[in-house]
Amino acid sequence: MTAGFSLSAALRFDNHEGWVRATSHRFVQELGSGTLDDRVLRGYLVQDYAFVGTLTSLVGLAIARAPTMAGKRLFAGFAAVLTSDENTYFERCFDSLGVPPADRTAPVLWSESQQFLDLLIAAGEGGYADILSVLLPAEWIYLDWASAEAAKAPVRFEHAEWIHLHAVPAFADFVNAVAREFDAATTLLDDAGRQRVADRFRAMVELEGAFFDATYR
Ligand SMILES: Cc1ncc(CN)c(N)n1
Repeated sequence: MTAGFSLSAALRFDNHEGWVRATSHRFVQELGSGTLDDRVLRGYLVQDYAFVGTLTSLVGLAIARAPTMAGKRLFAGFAAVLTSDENTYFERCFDSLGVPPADRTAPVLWSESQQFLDLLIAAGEGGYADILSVLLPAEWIYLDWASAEAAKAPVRFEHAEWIHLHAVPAFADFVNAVAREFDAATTLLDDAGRQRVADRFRAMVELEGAFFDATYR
């Protein structure tokens, strides 16, 4: 692990290759340019809605496990966004793309989506640091690619709003605060615990790229 950095910065550095693969993926570039094929977007949204459902449950566990009221407030605020603006975005996209009810609530999951859910659920069985070790890279990667695409302002709401939701200053503040929570929580871990959170972080970064790849299958 890289010495002299916070653990969050060191893990991002150590996962540079996977990070760049995910944050500069063809998928996010086509979202930004507004050229993303509807078939690709539809598949992504159906799968990602299952991811976001499980993510929201994990955020509930983060509220439960956060040792301070500030941490609980941080994740309560995020849970509110996920269940309001973000949820509404998915519902409006499903309507505009003609996604039937079964695909919204019980889709056949891709293996990458199932791996995501397994990773989130396993992290939720650990402590606060384990939960943050998957939440942090998931949200940080989205902040990075969305910030890079934000200036492009594609015309359709299906493209523009997904970028906007992850590029607004409030989301950047949230990700920075999660990194601070993660760095504080991981100082309490022994070597095995630090290795475990590093492994979860890496698995998450790798899956983000693999998930974007899968949308083009
Ligand atoms: C796969 C994935 N990773 C992260 C995010 C951002 N919440 C998301 N919606 N989907």
